Amino acid sequence: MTPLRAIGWPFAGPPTDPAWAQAIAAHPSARPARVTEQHRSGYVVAESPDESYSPESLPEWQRAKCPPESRPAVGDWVLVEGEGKAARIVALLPRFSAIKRGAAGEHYKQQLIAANIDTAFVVCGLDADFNPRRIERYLLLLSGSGVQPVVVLTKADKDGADVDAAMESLSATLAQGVAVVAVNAKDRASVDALSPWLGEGRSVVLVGSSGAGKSTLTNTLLGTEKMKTGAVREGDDRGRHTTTHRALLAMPSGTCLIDTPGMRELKPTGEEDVAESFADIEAIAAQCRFRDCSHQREPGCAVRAAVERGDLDAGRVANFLKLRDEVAAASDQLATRLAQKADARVQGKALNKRLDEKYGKH
Ligand SMILES: Nc1nc2c(ncn2[C@@H]2O[C@H](COP(=O)(O)OP(=O)(O)OP(=O)(O)O)[C@@H](O)[C@H]2O)c(=O)[nH]1
Ligand SMILES: [Zn+2]
Repeated sequence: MTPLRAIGWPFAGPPTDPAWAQAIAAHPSARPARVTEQHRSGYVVAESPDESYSPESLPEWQRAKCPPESRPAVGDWVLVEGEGKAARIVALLPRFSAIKRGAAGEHYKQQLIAANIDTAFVVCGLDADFNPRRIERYLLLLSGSGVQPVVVLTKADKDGADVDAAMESLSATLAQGVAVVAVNAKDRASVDALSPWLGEGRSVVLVGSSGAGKSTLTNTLLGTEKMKTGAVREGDDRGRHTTTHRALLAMPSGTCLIDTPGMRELKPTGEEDVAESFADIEAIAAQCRFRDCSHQREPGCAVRAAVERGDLDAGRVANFLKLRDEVAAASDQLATRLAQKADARVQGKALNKRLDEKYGKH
């Protein structure tokens, strides 16, 4: 396996994707590298699992006006020219998947957390950490990203871990075709159950709350102690936050594991398709008396009736309503932000026109 392949290069031979082949042909003296870190001042890239460096980046990526999706993120492939201090990124290769999240603040923004990921292991412990609602939230955030989600339930070996009950509470998720695998993250043989998603040249991320077992699983998958695991605080089973950097880790299976702390905060971007993520509920909602039924108090609500019959899980429905509102709010913010931007552009143009009229074209 080539060093590039070990960090997730998606092709066994020459690039079969025409857009990639074209970009590479346009820069004959450049070589591919993968972004491992993104900083305010620039990027760190790698061409092998063991070495990384900071090439000069394209000046347009530093501009505030540059939309976040147009600049590289962790996991992106770029083309680099020159060696040592003269190394510079000359192009960003097209991405085939992108995990985004909404970042609230004074200005609404979207953040690109990771690019070119094949599989996201949504890690959740079968202990006090177990929360189907949080899993649904992760799945919604991953919907439309191009990344395949796989739910990994850790701590299956622990006393009190009830795999059957967990599977039952995730039945709607399973029915959507999402794989759910229960493992002991400390045990090599048990973690082998994840091998269908660990082929050569593939890239995976682990997401999940603190203490879920991400570092433990990472160490077992790598066969080494690359990640420090959090010491569990007395009483609450939650590990400390020990993941401090972003990195590409090459696994013996030939899969590249991308460590991104960015998935801790789970804010929707406003672009998620709630109807698709909760297709089971949407299908029943088609039978509500009112087309715009909010499934709260309306008469003839098929969703509430299904909950009463036991056909729909009340917790899942409540989570659907909550996430639907969150996505709608984020989507409004996104629309406002885009309108403001368009407005600023129009005003800028109008001002230039007035100045041109007053002082003549220069
Ligand atoms: N018995 C058992 N313990 C586990 C398993 N997975 C994780 N643990 C324990 O749970 C604790 C937390 O695991 P970590 O791997 O540190 O969790 P994390 O998700 O990396 O946490 P952060 O680094 O805070 O995000 C550690 O004490 C692990 O040993 C498992 O499958 N079985
Ligand atoms: Zn309804």
